[in-house]
Amino acid sequence: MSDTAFKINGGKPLYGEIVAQRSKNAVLPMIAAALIPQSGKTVLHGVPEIADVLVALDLAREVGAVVDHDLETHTVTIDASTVNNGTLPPALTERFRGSVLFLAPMITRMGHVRLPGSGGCDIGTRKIDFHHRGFARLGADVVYLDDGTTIIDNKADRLKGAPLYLDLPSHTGTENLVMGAALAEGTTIIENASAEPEVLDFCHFLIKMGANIEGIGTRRLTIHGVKELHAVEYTPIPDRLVIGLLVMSAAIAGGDVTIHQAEPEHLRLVIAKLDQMGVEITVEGDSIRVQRDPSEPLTPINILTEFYPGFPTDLQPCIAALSTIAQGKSFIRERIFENRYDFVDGLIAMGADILISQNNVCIVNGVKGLKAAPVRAASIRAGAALLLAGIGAKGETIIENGYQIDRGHEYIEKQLRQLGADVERITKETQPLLELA
Ligand SMILES: CC(=O)N[C@H]1[C@@H](OP(=O)(O)OP(=O)(O)OC[C@H]2O[C@@H](n3ccc(=O)[nH]c3=O)[C@H](O)[C@@H]2O)O[C@H](CO)[C@@H](O)[C@@H]1O
Ligand SMILES: C=C(OP(=O)(O)O)C(=O)O
Repeated sequence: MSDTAFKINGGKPLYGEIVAQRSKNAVLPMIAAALIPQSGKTVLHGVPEIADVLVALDLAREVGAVVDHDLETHTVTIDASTVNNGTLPPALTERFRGSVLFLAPMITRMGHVRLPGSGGCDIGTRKIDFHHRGFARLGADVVYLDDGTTIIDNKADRLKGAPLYLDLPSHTGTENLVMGAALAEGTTIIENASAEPEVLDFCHFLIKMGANIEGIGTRRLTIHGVKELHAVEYTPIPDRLVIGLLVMSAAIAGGDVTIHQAEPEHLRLVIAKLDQMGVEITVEGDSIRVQRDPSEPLTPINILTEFYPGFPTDLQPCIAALSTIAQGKSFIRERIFENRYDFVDGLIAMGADILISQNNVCIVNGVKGLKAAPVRAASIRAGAALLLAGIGAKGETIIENGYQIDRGHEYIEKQLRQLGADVERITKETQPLLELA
């Protein structure tokens, strides 16, 4: 058996210009929603070649859609006229969190759906009770089995609009319920909806498909149900999380890097925090330029993760990694997920001085520099944080379980090499499971 790993020879400043990939978390709900139209072809441009997208496209094929993926042009075409199966296979759903987004399209197309456990980063309990409650309020029968399977049935022709409230502004919860409400009979109001940029982009995509949604970008969405949604052509927003990683790569290694087509507005707070740390960032139109003299010390930082427009939880591991070389004590407080310090052991192996306090604050005492070490990516952003550390550390770092990095980053080694980093994808041989037993 083999596993993807990344080999980094760090400690080299980065220079150059780059256009980053488009957003995983915006394109996943679009792939799901493309299963709704009964005729026509949905065309998505700028689709990143990442593992979660490839699995989502396989799941779309599995329910009967005809999917064409042109890797050269990054274009995906989905013809959903042939969708015929509402039972989602665990071999695919358990590989990514975005599988929950197939609930709404399958209810509207098939009248029922069976979703075994969904996968994704193991960073907390990650229940989907908001989704369940929402669909029940919209008139469907929802059954949740002990093994994690969700079964939803809608006996009526359409779901029925209703007032909904989310205990937390769930990202995929909002997307799922907006999709359900878009085709429901009557009006739905979602209170405490997510305002993450990817959710806004997805709402704009649905509007292009014919949905009637008011309040986009606020915490209160009003959706007037329509009879049908049609296939459209769309390009999702740039991936602010990959852009955040590239920005911080230039910050940790030093150098002068410009990222184009970056929608800097989506990273406003991240840029402000990096500015506080002493990283020079210039925004010009849609471009972000990062400059840093690596001999100048970084200032320590306080981070509290919050729903948008707060500091994104998905960039918390990266800024924690950057803070390991700041001069002094940084405090990182993760407030969205209970188990999102899954990169800390790796950073400690690389020489970082980090303590997780009893009240779950990550306290980082800055060190002079990180050292290379063999580490393992436990999740997408844990992998990103370790990549960042490897880029900043002198010597050869190997990151195992590179699949996690590939779930969200499109050939990240090529992107970083374009900026002069020494990063390579390697294949690590692992023992066959039988021998391990
Ligand atoms: C595919 C995708 O878009 N993934 C993103 C999405 O995940 P995801 O949509 O899964 O995250 P949510 O926004 O739903 O989760 C936010 C919080 O709400 C809780 N919760 C959520 C739903 C629910 O039914 N019950 C419940 O208790 C979660 O445990 C978590 O504590 O938003 C997260 C938060 O911005 C990001 O880290 C993920 O990258
Ligand atoms: C948590 C993430 O992804 P997922 O929700 O797909 O697990 C992420 O992208 O950082």
